Amino acid sequence: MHKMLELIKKDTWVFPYLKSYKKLLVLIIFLGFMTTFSGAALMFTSGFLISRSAQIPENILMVYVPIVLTRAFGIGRPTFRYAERLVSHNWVLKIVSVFRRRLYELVEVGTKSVYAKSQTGEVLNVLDNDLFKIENFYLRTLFPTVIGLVIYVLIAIGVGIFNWGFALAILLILGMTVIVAPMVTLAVNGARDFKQQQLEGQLYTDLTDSVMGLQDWILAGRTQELFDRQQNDFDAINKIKSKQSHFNWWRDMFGALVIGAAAVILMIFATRQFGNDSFGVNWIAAFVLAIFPAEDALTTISTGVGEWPRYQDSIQRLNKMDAQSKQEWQKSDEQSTGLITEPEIKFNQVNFSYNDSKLVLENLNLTIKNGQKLAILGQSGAGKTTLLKLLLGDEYPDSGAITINDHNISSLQQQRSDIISVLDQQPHIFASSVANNLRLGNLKATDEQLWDVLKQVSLIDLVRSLPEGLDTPMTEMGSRFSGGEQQRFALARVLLQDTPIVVLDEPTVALDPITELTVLKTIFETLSDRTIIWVTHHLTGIEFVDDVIFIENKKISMQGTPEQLMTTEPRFKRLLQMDHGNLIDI
Ligand SMILES: Nc1ncnc2c1ncn2[C@@H]1O[C@H](COP(=O)(O)OP(=O)(O)OP(=O)(O)O)[C@@H](O)[C@H]1O
Repeated sequence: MHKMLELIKKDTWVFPYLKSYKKLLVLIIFLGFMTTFSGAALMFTSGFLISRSAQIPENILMVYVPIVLTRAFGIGRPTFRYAERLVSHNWVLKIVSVFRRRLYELVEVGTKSVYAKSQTGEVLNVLDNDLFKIENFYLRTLFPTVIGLVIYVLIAIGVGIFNWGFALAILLILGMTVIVAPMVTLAVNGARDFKQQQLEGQLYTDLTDSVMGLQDWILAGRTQELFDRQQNDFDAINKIKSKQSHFNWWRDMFGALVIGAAAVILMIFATRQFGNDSFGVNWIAAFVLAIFPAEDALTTISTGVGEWPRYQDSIQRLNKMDAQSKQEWQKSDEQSTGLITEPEIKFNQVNFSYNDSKLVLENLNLTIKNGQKLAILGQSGAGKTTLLKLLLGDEYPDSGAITINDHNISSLQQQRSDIISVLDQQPHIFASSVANNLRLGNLKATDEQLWDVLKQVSLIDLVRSLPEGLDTPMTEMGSRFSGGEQQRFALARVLLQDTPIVVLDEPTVALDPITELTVLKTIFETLSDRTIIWVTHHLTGIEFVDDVIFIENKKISMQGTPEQLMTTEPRFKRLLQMDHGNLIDI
């Protein structure tokens, strides 16, 4: 109990959202109550009607009114139930859409810390399974419990209007199913349920790991061991499930007996209260029958509360991941000194290897000044892309530091998209309008700004000629546009993003030589005031940069302006001559 209260107090994922869409919440409780009320009223009027019909009616109105009411409540019950389901799902879907966005941002911003501290399967579990469970927490535990409690109190008040002694008796007997049974369920089944959730979570994580490392299992000839492991987990889960369903059967049986006992109490109460005259006896059946529809609302409290442990695990995991991501945010907040507009990038004694295998970069020192245009050359596998990954903070050095204006890259992850944009080999075009594709660079960009960047990248005439201009749909991968045009769209997006550093990862590799040169020209002209770091295999367009570095044998083997290298490095001169107008890899 203490743990539960502690979790509720610290939770930032589930309970704070109960303050959102309050009117809808009240409506859910009201509709839930009306569903049970209509069911009880249906039985009440039917009970009265059956009894009354057994007597000789003085006039038709004596049975006509109960008939109309029976029909009204009969229609009311499914209608209210349907409306309650509709409204509660609507509320939950609204909240879950907020969750999904929040979770996306959490994983996106805290990528490094979240992935470093959690396994892939654990992250997938949160993204998929946990959100689904929280949906269920609202729908299966929270709402039914509140509605059940409201009904419990109203039944006692209803009887209390006539006789407080019986109201107390009803309160006590129904309390067995409303309060005692949920507590016992929590105590007996709670630990089992929690264990089951943990096992399922672990299974999810293990399965993901196994699938990702399937090749290794097969190569090591240990597939049977892999199957056995999963099978053991399944067996353990099934064992717990079977014990739980056994317990639930007994608990539901107990719930039914409690309702039976409540019916007996109500019968005694109604007989005492109304059994003295020939008309009054009609109320006996009415009161007794009315309790049965309440059974559903009252017994679901046990089911709902008993499921709490399975949600507890998910809520804990979400909050834990939130905390990890927040640490990352705080780290970046503490160390950041506002927006970086004039960046100076430094690689200081950087050593890097993938998974502790051989070094890809060794003692790398490099300074890139604000506004500098730097080309990075090197043979395939030399480590050019690795250098970019380190700069972006997608990989961390084994030792040494990478800083922008003395701030470590790892502390700038939250602001990364404000500082660095990337133009890579395959421009990402989505199946949406031209405007939406461009606005991925800046969601707030006005149409005027869009036309402005389109002009800069020489696409203005093309977009004007499209049937719906900016609203023209683009197909996935932009198939209606040429490779050069797609890169220009991507460049327009980068211009809208307006970052001081732009990383070019062979953006023109797929283009023909003439288009390549014109696209490169546009890139360097439009981004003339930015720091550009360009990874390339070709020397086409090398004249646009201020400096060139060659990466070879884990180090920078040549460095200088293109003109300097032409005179001091015969190899560079030879490569340039070979590449002159041709596509020859270095
Ligand atoms: N995720 C990874 N895990 C393990 N090793 C990797 C990983 N990515 C790259 N490598 C290795 O690191 C070295 C440098 O790779 P990198 O991609 O940086 O080279 P590159 O110069 O960009 O090559 P290319 O020009 O072919 O793209 C290579 O030996 C490569 O096999």
